[in-house]
Amino acid sequence: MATLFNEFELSDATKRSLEQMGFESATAIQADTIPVALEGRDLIGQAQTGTGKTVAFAIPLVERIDSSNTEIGGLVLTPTRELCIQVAEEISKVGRFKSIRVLSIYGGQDIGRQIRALRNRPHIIVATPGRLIDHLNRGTVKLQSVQMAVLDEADEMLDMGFIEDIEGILNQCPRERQTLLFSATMKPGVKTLAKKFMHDSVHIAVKAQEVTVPLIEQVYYEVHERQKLDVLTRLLDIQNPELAIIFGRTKRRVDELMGALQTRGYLADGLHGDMSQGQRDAVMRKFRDGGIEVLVATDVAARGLDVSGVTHVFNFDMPQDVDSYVHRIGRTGRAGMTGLAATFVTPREIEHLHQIERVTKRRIERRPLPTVTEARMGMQRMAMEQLMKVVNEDDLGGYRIMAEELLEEYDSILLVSAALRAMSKTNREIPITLTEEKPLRVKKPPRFGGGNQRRDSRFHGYPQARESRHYRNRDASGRDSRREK
Ligand SMILES: Nc1ncnc2c1ncn2[C@@H]1O[C@H](COP(=O)(O)OP(=O)(O)OP(=O)(O)O)[C@@H](O)[C@H]1O
Ligand SMILES: [Mg+2]
Repeated sequence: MATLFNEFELSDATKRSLEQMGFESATAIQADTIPVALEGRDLIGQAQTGTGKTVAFAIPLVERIDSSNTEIGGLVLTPTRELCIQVAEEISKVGRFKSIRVLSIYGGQDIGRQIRALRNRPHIIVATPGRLIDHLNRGTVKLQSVQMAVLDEADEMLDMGFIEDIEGILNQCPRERQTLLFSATMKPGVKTLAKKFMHDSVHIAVKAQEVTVPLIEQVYYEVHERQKLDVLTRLLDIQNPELAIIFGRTKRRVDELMGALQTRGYLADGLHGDMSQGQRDAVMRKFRDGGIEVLVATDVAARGLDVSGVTHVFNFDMPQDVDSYVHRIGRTGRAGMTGLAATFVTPREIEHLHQIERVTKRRIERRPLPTVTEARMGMQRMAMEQLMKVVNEDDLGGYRIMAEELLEEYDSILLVSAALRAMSKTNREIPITLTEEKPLRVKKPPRFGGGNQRRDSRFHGYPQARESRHYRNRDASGRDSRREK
């Protein structure tokens, strides 16, 4: 039985916000965690991608923060800038009728502007760790009044690349604060680590048959590296996604693939950690508004992003590990919608695919490679749909005379065929060669306990913190590093 939000002990203001957001009944993770969090308990909340974990922590935050306090009462940490912005917006919506001020603080944005915004005394800040540490070092953010701290994508945040930053940040919050951790994936090591930051916490995991969302159809294509681009564009033409995200392994790959797709006539753009924040913001805005249909991205877009209308996820390159697979494909099939996730697997990577199947306990079906003929037919169908839309919606009065003239001279079938041909894209078969990516290595680097990725604490002063982050952002392999992406 679904739990209605009205059944929770929430303020009228929050109930009103939820109503305005169009939410009536709570999702399972919301129903299970909100009452516990409202009691003030620490908790780890785990549920599949796209099941409303943000609102599960936004409600307790908004309800429990003392909004008469002029200091920061709520802190949320996220691994990426785009997620930081998105989460801040969602919390703002939930806190709207309580007049809760929420501020996002992330790298790449003018720090002076953030400092000015901080003077408005936000009740809650949502931050990426790197930029928050800059503010802590400058004394422009103080965490001594934080009542509640949330780690979104907790397993990622407590993974090696972030752990010291997180520890440093949480140590500046009062010990008696409430701490909430959320993610779709949670390794046992993370839970042990998390105990350090939490008091008597409860682990609430929504029982599910699978780690991945059943509404996502999962398929794979066995391809050679050099076939990938043609297979992708054929699939795009056949499946005609409303919005698609295509994951590439490196920044170079993303740039090249984006260029190739644009050359072949797709509305595509890219997202990765070497782009300026202005570019990143513009791309995300266009993607959310439907100004682009295909977003090509590194794993920077793998976690948390919620863009409605994403019908397809393509793993152009295999994800680095199983968790990355789960999060990447979880960009579709959200909030009860269906989606398709297609993974390209080179012959040498097939074992990785089986590993994903074993861990997720879900079979990924092999699909035959699409042919040129199927792609052409797909494109023709698209052209026909476009034509039918014009037939049904547009006022064609001004075209009639010319149409009649043409029909006197030519056969009608010939004319319609020519119209379809003119509307079909001709640039799909432009030959393009992408730089080859090496297949995924079988050996995985250890994710915990290794010494060589540790580094000096960044609580020494601003210039050093800044320099070291710059270095870490540029992973030699061209992958977006685990640092604030
Ligand atoms: N109770 C609800 N009823 C209907 N829609 C909801 C409800 N709660 C959240 N949603 C919507 O569901 C979508 C997914 O939510 P959200 O981004 O919080 O998922 P998530 O569990 O955090 O996923 P991920 O693991 O990918 O971060 C959002 O668009 C959100 O607005
Ligand atoms: Mg989320």
